[in-house]
Amino acid sequence: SVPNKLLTLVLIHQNTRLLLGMKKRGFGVGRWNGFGGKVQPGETILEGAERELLEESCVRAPDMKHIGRIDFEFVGEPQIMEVHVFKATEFEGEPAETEEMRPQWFDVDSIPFNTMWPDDVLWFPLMLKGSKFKGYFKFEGMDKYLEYNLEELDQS
Ligand SMILES: CCc1c(NC)nc(N)nc1N1CCCCC1
Repeated sequence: SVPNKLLTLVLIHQNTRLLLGMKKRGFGVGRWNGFGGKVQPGETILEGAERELLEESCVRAPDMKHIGRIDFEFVGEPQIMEVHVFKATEFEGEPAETEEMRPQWFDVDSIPFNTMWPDDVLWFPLMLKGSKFKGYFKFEGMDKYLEYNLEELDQS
């Protein structure tokens, strides 16, 4: 009976490199992740993704495409976190550190999964190969999921 919490996550994937940010404070602090956050009232999910990317990394990515949705349940919390994942290949500006994030490029073969959210190792391969996907994870605390499902969606 509680509406989902809308969130965004933007990955910039250029050839063999992926832009991630080290979260410096708040939810997910100390983990590498894409750029994103809450969708604000009055903005679309895409506008929220664009805004968060700019705020957190100082770059714009006009070609970002919606590639997936992952719903996260946390045991004991009624509100599902509905994360809309976007991917871009081109960007404008120079990635720069902000109060929220310290950006860094990673080779796609050396993604630091051991300092990321534990779900990432499961769906990043789908993101990297250009699939569209839908997922669900039930987390107990910040470090463990009890169950999940992930499905690749038909592009046709
Ligand atoms: C929902 C938490 C989460 C998560 N697993 C639990 N995994 C990744 N990669 N990102 C997450 N978000 C991305 C949106 C902003 C909040 C953190």
